[in-house]
Amino acid sequence: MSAPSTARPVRRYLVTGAAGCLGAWVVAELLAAGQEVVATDLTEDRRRLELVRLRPSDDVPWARLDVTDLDALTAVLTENAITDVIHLAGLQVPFCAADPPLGAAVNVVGTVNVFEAVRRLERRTGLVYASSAAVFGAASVSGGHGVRDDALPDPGTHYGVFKVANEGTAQQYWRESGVASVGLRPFVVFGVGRDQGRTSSATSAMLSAVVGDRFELPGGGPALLTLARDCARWFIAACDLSLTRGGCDVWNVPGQTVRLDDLPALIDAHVPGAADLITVGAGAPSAVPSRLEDPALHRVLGRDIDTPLATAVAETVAHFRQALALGILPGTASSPPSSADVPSSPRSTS
Ligand SMILES: O=C(O)[C@H]1O[C@H](OP(=O)(O)OP(=O)(O)OC[C@H]2O[C@@H](n3ccc(=O)[nH]c3=O)[C@H](O)[C@@H]2O)[C@H](O)[C@@H](O)[C@H]1O
Repeated sequence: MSAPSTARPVRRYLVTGAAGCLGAWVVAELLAAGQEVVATDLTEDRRRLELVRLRPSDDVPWARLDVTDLDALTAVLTENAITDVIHLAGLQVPFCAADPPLGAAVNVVGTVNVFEAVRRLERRTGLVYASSAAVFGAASVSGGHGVRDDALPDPGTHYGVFKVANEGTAQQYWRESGVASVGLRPFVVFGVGRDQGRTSSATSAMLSAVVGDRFELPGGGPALLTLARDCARWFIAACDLSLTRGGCDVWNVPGQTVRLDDLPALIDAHVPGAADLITVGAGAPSAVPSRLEDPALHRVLGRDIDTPLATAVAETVAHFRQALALGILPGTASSPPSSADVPSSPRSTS
């Protein structure tokens, strides 16, 4: 008698923001698990997905989608018989600071639209969306304690305020319409696919070491780092939970607290000489908390998803080397991050 199959039933996921870092990893992980995916984004740029998968990805079903367009969103869900939605499209902190009304249109209205489109499906649909650690300001943590899932929000940016609004939207759709969801708050995500910039300086340091460039980490203080692939796995697992648990939980994404000035030595273990290339500046500590207290995701799902930091560094460096060999490595970090490194707004070409 053959053993009972333990394979997951195949579902069809809609991923918004699939051209972004987390979106690319979520799509890659779902495909690797044999799931069906409709990747959507404002752009049709698959370079990040190709980098993450280390292979051409022209065959991945892709729809250009503007999340501010409710009718388009509703149509793509219905026409593709979507069973689960992983919502990651969003404008990042600098764009929300530069143009708060546009940031609200994408990050607030876009998320309301996702909930409304799911409500209109009138069937149980897995739903997870990206909130952010930006709902907490540095003041959220005092006395050396970590931040709890139920800590009060205290954002210090428009972006953080919009994310608080997303969490409220989820609560209202659950109470009023029974749309279940999970919201996840990533802290500092690093790894392949993360663009340059202050919050991904750990990634820039690894990339620089691989190509032999100098790099200055902006500061050496503590940060809660999560490997982008692990973060994607938490999102996929949370999507399952939204179906089985109901409700509108919002949880912090686990990671490992590390002092950034320990990074050069960690990278040097895999790229000899890296400790001489990577220096640490005297920048101010990160504005988001660097430690969690008793994260619900660990209680509910265990710790299997967490990749130990040394392993994560080794894997990231190896991945960059492979991408370099394949000629698909993005621009390198030969100069320190500056405002010029912030990519142009995803909406500037729309
Ligand atoms: O770590 C986090 O906390 C973040 O995780 C996720 O970010 P990342 O995957 O890191 O972001 P990034 O690489 O910038 O990709 C965004 C994508 O959206 C697309 N995008 C943008 C605007 C728009 O109107 N439509 C759209 O599709 C755009 O074209 C791009 O492809 C969440 O998005 C973020 O809200 C936050 O929670």
